[in-house]
Amino acid sequence: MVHTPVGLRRSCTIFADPFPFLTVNSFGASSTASEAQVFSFHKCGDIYIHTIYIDIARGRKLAVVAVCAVSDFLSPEMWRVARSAASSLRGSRRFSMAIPGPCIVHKRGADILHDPWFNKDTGFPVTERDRLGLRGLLPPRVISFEHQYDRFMESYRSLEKNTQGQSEGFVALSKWRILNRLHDRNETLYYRVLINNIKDFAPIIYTPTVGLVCQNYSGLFRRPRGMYFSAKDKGEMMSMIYNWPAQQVDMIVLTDGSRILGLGDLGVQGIGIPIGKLDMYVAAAGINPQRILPVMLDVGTNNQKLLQDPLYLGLRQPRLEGEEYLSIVDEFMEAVHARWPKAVVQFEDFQMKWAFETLQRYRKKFCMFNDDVQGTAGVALAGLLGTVRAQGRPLSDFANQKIVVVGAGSAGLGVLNMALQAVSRMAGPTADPHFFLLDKDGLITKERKDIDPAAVPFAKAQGEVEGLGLREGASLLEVVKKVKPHVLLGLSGVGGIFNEEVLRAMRESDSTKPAIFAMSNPTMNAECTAMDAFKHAGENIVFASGSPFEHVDLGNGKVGHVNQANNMYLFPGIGLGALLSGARIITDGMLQAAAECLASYMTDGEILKGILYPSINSIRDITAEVGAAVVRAAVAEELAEGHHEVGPKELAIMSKDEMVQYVKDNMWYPVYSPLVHEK
Ligand SMILES: NC(=O)C1=CN([C@@H]2O[C@H](COP(=O)(O)OP(=O)(O)OC[C@H]3O[C@@H](n4cnc5c(N)ncnc54)[C@H](O)[C@@H]3O)[C@@H](O)[C@H]2O)C=CC1
Ligand SMILES: CC(=O)C(=O)O
Ligand SMILES: [Mg+2]
Repeated sequence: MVHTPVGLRRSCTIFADPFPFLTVNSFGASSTASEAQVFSFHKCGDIYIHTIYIDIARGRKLAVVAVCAVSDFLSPEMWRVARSAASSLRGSRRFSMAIPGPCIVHKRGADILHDPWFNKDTGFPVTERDRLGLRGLLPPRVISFEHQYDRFMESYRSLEKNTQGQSEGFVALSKWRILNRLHDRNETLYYRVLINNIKDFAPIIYTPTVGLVCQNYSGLFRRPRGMYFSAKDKGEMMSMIYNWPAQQVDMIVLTDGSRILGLGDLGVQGIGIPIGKLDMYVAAAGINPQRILPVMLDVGTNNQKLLQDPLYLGLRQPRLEGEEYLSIVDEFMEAVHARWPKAVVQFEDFQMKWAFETLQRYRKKFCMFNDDVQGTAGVALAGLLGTVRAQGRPLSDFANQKIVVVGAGSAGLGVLNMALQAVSRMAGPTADPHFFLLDKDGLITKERKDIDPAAVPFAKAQGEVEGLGLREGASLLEVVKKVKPHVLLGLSGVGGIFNEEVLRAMRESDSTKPAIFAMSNPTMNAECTAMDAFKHAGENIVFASGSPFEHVDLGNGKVGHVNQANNMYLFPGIGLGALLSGARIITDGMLQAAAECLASYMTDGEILKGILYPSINSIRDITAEVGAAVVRAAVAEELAEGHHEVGPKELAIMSKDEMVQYVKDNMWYPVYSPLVHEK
């Protein structure tokens, strides 16, 4: 019989009779071993293979193949035997693939201790210390993973205690530092800590603290992370890409640092954003951290302060423009796809002109998307549809919603484009949605001189706004007073622009439950705080912000729910789904499927309480659902080419539930794998 202290997951150590220690790699949903029964038992050389049936929660029986060895050492050859035996047991390639192999390392001794991908600190078992030449390089006692975890969390809690009373920025950077040190030392422990405490740690490795980190990056810099391609590397990128030590890369997040959150041009310091986004990929989508690559394209900066800063680590030149700029991005994209043709590239925080231009230039050629334009749009659309449901109205009523969008940049226009597609689907292509768009010069109408071509479809005709008493360039306050919108959505990057007057004007909204989305990041750039929104616009609002705020105590026993409308709810699933589908491009259909999946995730009960998005604690679950929706859309569009052993035909016959399970099975989870040295 099998006994285990933890749910059976991909790879865990269990205690079993008659063997004292067995390493088990399993396929299947988490379950407790008390529910597991050994179904059959085979011996292949030194490997014992159990087929176990587990009763999972849904009452369905699921086969689990467990590969067990008496010692913790499995040579690559033994793993190959195990894989093929497991595969023959089930007669299914998918099952054999679900068994991860050991980690092959090409280094020994101190080099392993200094490599965060493989380092286990004091957690190396004695046999592994012997095999890898670590004996004597570590204190003798072996500390378990769980113990190491507890120790880290204890130091983190002490830091929280010891920094009480210090400034917010100081505390945030101290927390980032302690996490970053762990990241630099031991990635397995780092990601376990991150996954288990995602609600507390996302605000540190992601928005808002990541913004502060980028602003101070040159001073905080200790060790490089990711790759840096600069304008000086022109002609060299095809060979440089081979400097990256991993054989395979699945997910790349790329920035040129030109529009970092709402903080503007931060040049090379913007590398913090790809790092933070990829941390979310590992935590939410289970992308293997050995297969991620944060990239900075340093084409210079127009930030004078940085150019004059002696500590600045980027190129000290103005940004390249025009064809010179594009030739750098072209060269990078060609180089990446020459080495890793199936890697997904996420463009992040590019200034608007390049966000749109590069999206059009590459989206039919490479598997890429722009998160600010497309990821944000899906998250906002899900929130906007949730708002309609929160009003107790049918979804088709979305076509009648009056939506004021403040910010006509890559994010604002991305949202409006997706919202327009949704209205066209609901009310036909001739529908005329009630969208009002403002930028720094106020309401955008067709009278606007030098109007950006991307904004043209949303510019109101003079005749349309005259009836409301508005004109070209009308102020935000005027627009809110006259339009009485159902939704006020900010993607302007301007902190506090939804001031008291504007919020008070929202009390006159034509909606029974007006929505305020202050989506700009980081926190200081949010259009308003949650507290101000509920205070000035009333308790009846639905509120969402891009960076996290605490829920608001309304003082009468009621709580104003704060949603986090951030593209983190979609980009991990879009990337993971694109990867597992094996599609060569990411289509509007795949993105729409992602948005619809998020929109339908919440129950009516939750929506009526103003809860539009799931808790960040369930981000791994929602990401699996979104990923599955994206794969299914790719299959429906006949774009799926499959991933590893799972081909397009196998993807095509998976049911909805099987697809979600397939996605979950492909999510990496941090456990110490046995390390095997190969020269
Ligand atoms: N919550 C989320 O998931 C996301 C949030 N964002 C945030 O949205 C903000 C904008 O991002 P992008 O659109 O990419 O930037 P962008 O620079 O392309 O666009 C900013 C837009 O805001 C307008 N604007 C500036 N000052 C204004 C004012 N006083 N009144 C009205 N409009 C004004 C500009 O004219 C421009 O149209 C950033 O703070 C970013 O962090 C962006 C992507 C995702
Ligand atoms: C969340 C995000 O992508 C941004 O603020 O740019
Ligand atoms: Mg962004």
